[in-house]
Amino acid sequence: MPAKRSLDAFFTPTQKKLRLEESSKPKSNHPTYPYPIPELPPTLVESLGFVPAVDGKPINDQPDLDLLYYQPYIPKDAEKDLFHFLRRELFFYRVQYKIKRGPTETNINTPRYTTVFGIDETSKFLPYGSIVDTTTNKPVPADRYKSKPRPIPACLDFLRTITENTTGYTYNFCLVNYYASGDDSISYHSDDERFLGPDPAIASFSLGAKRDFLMKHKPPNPSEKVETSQSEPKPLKLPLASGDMILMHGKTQANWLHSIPKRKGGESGKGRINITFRKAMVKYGTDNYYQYNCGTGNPYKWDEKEEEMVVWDGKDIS
Ligand SMILES: O=C(O)CCC(=O)C(=O)O
Ligand SMILES: [Fe+2]
Repeated sequence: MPAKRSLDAFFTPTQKKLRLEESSKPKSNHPTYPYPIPELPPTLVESLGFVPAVDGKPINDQPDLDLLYYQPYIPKDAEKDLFHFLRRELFFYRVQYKIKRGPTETNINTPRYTTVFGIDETSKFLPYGSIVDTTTNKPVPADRYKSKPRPIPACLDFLRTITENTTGYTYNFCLVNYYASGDDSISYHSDDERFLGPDPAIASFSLGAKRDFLMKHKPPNPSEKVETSQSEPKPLKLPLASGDMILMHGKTQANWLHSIPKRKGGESGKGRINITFRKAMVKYGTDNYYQYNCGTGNPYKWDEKEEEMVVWDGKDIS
């Protein structure tokens, strides 16, 4: 002990000691990550052993609609901690891209933070993070993918495993959205890309601020429009709360659109995380997901002091 250190200082943990404790926490790492992502704390793992908190309620009383709504899925004692853990530890992107319709090019600013992990069924990660072809088990050529795929970190992989057990489906992708406020949104779309295969199952988690999830039937194809006795499909509004999970499966994606509209009032001043698990069947799915959810910009990280996402400058990571 240095001669001048006071007794007080002796009992106060030093900066060095804190750093050491921090660095000894188990973390997931990969060359594609801007920084390592801690594993879930044991208390959270324990609470997540009790999922689903309640049974899913089927919503299938409308044409082509097949939902299971868990209200909630994440136990009440875990939902807040999981939200704060993921917001603090994950990195996100604010993706910009151009779309071309005929001669006009439009710049799109994705109105939320996004990130993605996973790889399609034609490849798989080995435990140390290298990628092999699923059928040959041989390393994939370096140029197989446009962006380097990222393995699902342990904290999200744990959630994936419990979700697979509950829903009976398997998933190879994890997409994460962060809506910083009521100004962030996702417009009407369906997750019906061909690379997901027919009738894809999508498990979608909500954490943090309550936001409305709107659903409406796709407009009928004029050539298919026939008079039937079936009643007109009615739009739906599900008030997704922290810890809720909604499984969309069957004919849902082929026939229904969903969105999280911008909102004012309510919990619009607070952030919300959405996590979806999906299964991409072919290489194009991997290219597409990284292009639109990571892009080419800098990562953002949650700043506990500023209470906002800030561009991560590669420093000051404990
Ligand atoms: O935030 C949500 O609940 C929905 C997100 C969504 O639809 C998507 O990422 O495809
Ligand atoms: Fe979606």
